[in-house]
Amino acid sequence: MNDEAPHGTSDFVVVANRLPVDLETLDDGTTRWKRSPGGLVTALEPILDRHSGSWVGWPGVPDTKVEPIVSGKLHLYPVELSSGEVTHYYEGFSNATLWPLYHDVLVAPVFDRGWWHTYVDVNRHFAEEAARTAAEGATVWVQDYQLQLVPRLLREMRPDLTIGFFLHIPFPPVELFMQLPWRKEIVQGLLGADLIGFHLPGGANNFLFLASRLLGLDTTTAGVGVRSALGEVRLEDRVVRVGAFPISVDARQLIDEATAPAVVARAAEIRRELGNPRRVLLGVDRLDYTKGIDLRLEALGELLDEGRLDPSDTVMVQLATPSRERVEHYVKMRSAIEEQVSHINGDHGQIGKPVVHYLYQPVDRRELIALYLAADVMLVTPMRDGMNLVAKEYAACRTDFGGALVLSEFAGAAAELRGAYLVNPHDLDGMKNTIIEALEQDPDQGRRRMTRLHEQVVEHDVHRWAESFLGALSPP
Ligand SMILES: O=P(O)(O)OC[C@H]1O[C@H](O[C@H]2O[C@H](CO)[C@@H](O)[C@H](O)[C@H]2O)[C@H](O)[C@@H](O)[C@@H]1O
Ligand SMILES: Nc1ccn([C@@H]2O[C@H](COP(=O)(O)OP(=O)(O)O)[C@@H](O)[C@H]2O)c(=O)n1
Repeated sequence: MNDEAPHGTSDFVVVANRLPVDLETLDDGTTRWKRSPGGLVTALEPILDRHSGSWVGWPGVPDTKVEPIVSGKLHLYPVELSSGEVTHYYEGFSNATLWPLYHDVLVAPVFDRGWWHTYVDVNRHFAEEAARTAAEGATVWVQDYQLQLVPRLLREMRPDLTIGFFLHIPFPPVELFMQLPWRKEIVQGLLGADLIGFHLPGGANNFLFLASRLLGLDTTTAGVGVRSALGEVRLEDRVVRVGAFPISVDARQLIDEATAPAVVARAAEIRRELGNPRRVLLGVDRLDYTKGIDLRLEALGELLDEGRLDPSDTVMVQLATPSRERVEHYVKMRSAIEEQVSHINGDHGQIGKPVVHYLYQPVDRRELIALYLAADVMLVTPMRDGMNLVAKEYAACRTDFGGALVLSEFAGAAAELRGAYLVNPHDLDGMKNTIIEALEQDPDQGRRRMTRLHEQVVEHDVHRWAESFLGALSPP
């Protein structure tokens, strides 16, 4: 990963806030690369493994110049961000303004003019790097809310390019979006693309309505379908298409990993290490206030308090990947969740037998897959989530058709994963009853549900997602 890659020759360029790898500085001052967190990287990595191409992104640490990297067929072009830019563009405007605004205002978005100016500047840096990297007539695929101005900036710099944009998080209804002081600039930024993709038709329709209402543009009014019936925004000199393309996982790869004898053996060993409980519940999330970790712990605590779950034979494992650790609401959420875990273990644990095993650390991928295999019930209970790949990974890995998925209606994945036990995570009693229903499901009915989930994810995998988006971007 150290040969210098040439610039301006890539026919296919992905532009995302993060590179697929993060540079980590160890205690002794040396550095190493580790996998970047989050579902965007999980989804795009297998795509770029298949299509040779370039990836423009931030290496995850401030004030560090990193030379371009060649990794197999993939060329990585690092964008350097100063610590001030990380504070204002990434932690500020991206994750304390846009993230809460686009996730139903679960916490109040902060509208800070300084952050906005840095967001504009950083989007320009990314657009410049993409313009330097792309070959004449190349396809450039811009990713996510951190880079919504890039399509327009890039079109101004390089009108020869075909530009796609995909939003990985929900696109809010017009009533919420209109709070944003820079709402016109964001919509105009996105309209620099030839095709704008959302996970679900709802987001695409929200965007079309907004383009008409806010900018008075001529748009289609018929609803957008899933991978079909694209909407249009008709500009003076061109048409921007708008569609819904639900993202997914590399199901074949997950099946290979989940059926490897070492992983299957590790799943059995995990259950032994947990004390051979009758039931294992699992939660896997970035530690984010959107994910509803607090709500599921509250449900678990009440079920134990009421004697509906027996702490001597029930264990919950909660993996929480550290995320955005300097953003205020993430700091508060971490303390609140850790207090809940202590509370449950204080009330119901025994020496050497906590009820909740909580890990606030990244976990190796094979260990994660073994945990999916070891879990009787997977709890995915976000208050709002663009898609949620954890739910799809669980379904892909369960080639034994065992286990059960409890899934929030407010995760994008709920639109497709109809074999799940769907819950409204705000309805605590409903969620408690559903967790019990999933734990006590009839084995045949459970297998039928999991078969349906597994087949859905195998048929609609991440390659189908990329092919449907890129096929619509550049029709034959
Ligand atoms: O880069 P971070 O700030 O550490 O955050 C990690 C990623 O989180 C978000 O992921 C979203 O994309 C997933 C794949 O489409 C989707 O399943 C999930 O619902 C989303 O939350 C974010 O959108 C990414 O940009 C971040 O890299
Ligand atoms: N300890 C963990 C936890 C999650 N993950 C991965 O992180 C990704 C989370 O994606 P997601 O779509 O559910 O949610 P976001 O974190 O992208 O919002 C999944 O691909 C998980 O497998 C991981 O690699 N290690």
